Amino acid sequence: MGRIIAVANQKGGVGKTTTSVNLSACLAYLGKKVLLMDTDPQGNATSGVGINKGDVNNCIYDILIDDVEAKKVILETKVENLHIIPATISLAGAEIELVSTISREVRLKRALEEVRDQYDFIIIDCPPSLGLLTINALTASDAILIPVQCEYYALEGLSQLLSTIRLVQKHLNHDLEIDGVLLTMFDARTNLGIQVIEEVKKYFQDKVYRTIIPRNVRLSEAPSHGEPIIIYDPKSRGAEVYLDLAKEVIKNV
Ligand SMILES: Nc1ncnc2c1ncn2[C@@H]1O[C@H](COP(=O)(O)OP(=O)(O)OP(=O)(O)O)[C@@H](O)[C@H]1O
Repeated sequence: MGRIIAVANQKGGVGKTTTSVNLSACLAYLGKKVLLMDTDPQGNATSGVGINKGDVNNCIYDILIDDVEAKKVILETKVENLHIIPATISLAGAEIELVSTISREVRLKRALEEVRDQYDFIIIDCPPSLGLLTINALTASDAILIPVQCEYYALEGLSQLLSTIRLVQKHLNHDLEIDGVLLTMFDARTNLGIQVIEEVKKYFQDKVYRTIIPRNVRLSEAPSHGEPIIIYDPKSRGAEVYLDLAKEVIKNV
């Protein structure tokens, strides 16, 4: 049965989508069968693997709100072994519509049950909020990967995220664990980055991945070409580090 990992942090721009896309593609490159699920209405993970959002008929919205079966929404990508459940802007209304829906927190979990056996990993790219979309992702997942950007105020908001995780563990998903905290956009030229690493390690101890994602221009260019880094520039530092992360994630299973 596939391991489901939610990539979540309610803070915007910390590297959730970059990590979801590139970790998924690197796991697939290493021979794992992977389903990437985009639950962010911005749909950047969807376009990041080369899907034109304008061509998408059904998206995650239809699974959550209209009970469409997950297998009818899954698309292939240009990466071998990597499938995606896409998101489009229609998802923006889902948070509000979910409020009055029966079993609103467990809809994603139930939808994934029927496809889970077909994958080794299901990676969920969460939106930058702690609303019902993220709660659905955490309820459906075995583990959470928390990207933390190496910048001033890095730890700000994490206590809110941790208390949401505790609430989900208590009421909706007892087995949810932290797969790891991922330090992103590290810049070796500044002391600040090193201070943030120390602070995060002090707080999360052995839960911090050994792999640290540096700032890398190729990583920021790849989405505009609709390609994960392992295809866009397989020799880049960005591809190297996301492959290292994929190996750590496999080892954690
Ligand atoms: N390691 C990196 N090196 C350089 N640029 C990066 C790196 N990681 C992410 N970026 C860039 O930083 C921006 C924010 O990253 P990303 O979209 O992955 O964050 P996010 O947490 O998913 O954002 P949101 O909260 O809006 O969904 C993007 O423009 C992305 O290309």
